[in-house]
Amino acid sequence: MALLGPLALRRVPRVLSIAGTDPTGGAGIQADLKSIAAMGGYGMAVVTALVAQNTRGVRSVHTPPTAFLREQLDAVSDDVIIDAVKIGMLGDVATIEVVHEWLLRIQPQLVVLDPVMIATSGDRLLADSAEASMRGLVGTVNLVTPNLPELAVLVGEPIATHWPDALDQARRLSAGAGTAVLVKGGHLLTDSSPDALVDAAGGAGETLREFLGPRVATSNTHGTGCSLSAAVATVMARTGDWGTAIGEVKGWLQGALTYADELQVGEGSGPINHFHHLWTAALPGK
Ligand SMILES: Nc1ncnc2c1ncn2[C@@H]1O[C@H](COP(=O)(O)OP(=O)(O)OP(=O)(O)O)[C@@H](O)[C@H]1O
Ligand SMILES: Cc1ncc(CO)c(N)n1
Repeated sequence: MALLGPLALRRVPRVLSIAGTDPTGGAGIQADLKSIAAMGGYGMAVVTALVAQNTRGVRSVHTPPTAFLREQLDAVSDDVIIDAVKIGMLGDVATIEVVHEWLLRIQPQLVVLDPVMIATSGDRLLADSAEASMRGLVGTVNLVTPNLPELAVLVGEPIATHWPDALDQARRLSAGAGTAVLVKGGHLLTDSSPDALVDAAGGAGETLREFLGPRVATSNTHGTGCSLSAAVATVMARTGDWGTAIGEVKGWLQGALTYADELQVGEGSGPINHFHHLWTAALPGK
């Protein structure tokens, strides 16, 4: 899908999350809606899977019938002009196919795909059998945001343990799929948590832009990938520039991780603090 022209909206962007749920509010659709709102967007949501999970792990997944998923998607697109779409958990081949068909039919202006495969807790959220379909979907979106294990699956190689190897894999994915890649370094065992935007598909030759940030010492990182992709979709709709969008979101995410421990939600890997920039009175040290 060709990169959109500058859209730089002057009004509140209408952003649709297509994703699974997290009843504890830290990941999935609940995190997406918070992130979209935190970035100044109007959030909408289509549910691909109902997930019984908490900060400790996933208990079970209920997938609605594909016809009902299609009805949800059409209910939104028949009525609302969608400025950006964020796609998260898809679960299985049938779900990917319905979303893929809807994207080709509706042609949204801007689509960001978080290729969710495994939760922070280690539980699988995408069937093995759906990995090939996920690779196919990558070619139809504007930006894909894999973590290191997801990037490895998408290029069919072992997981990169060094950042330069991850950048090479991201280049190969971008060139092969014709899609910009935001590779996330959250899983590196380093003092920093770098991300990089790699676009080997644009007309102007390959571009690489790194977004560096110190690693925050917290175990409350549940839903960081969901939050990042939803926030980037929102700010991109507003600014029309990936670099500006990712830079702004990376700064916000750094704060959301820094103030995550204040929330005290659950006993496992808890949520980040999406509204840290607004809740100044309630946060010690702010
Ligand atoms: N401890 C940390 N300190 C600072 N930034 C972090 C930390 N952990 C993750 N990040 C950042 O959070 C974002 C998400 O990265 P990550 O690689 O964890 O994604 P993910 O595995 O898809 O997330 P999740 O599955 O938890 O939703 C990236 O911008 C990454 O750099
Ligand atoms: C629904 C959902 N999507 C994504 C993730 C990954 O963080 C999760 N735990 N749950």
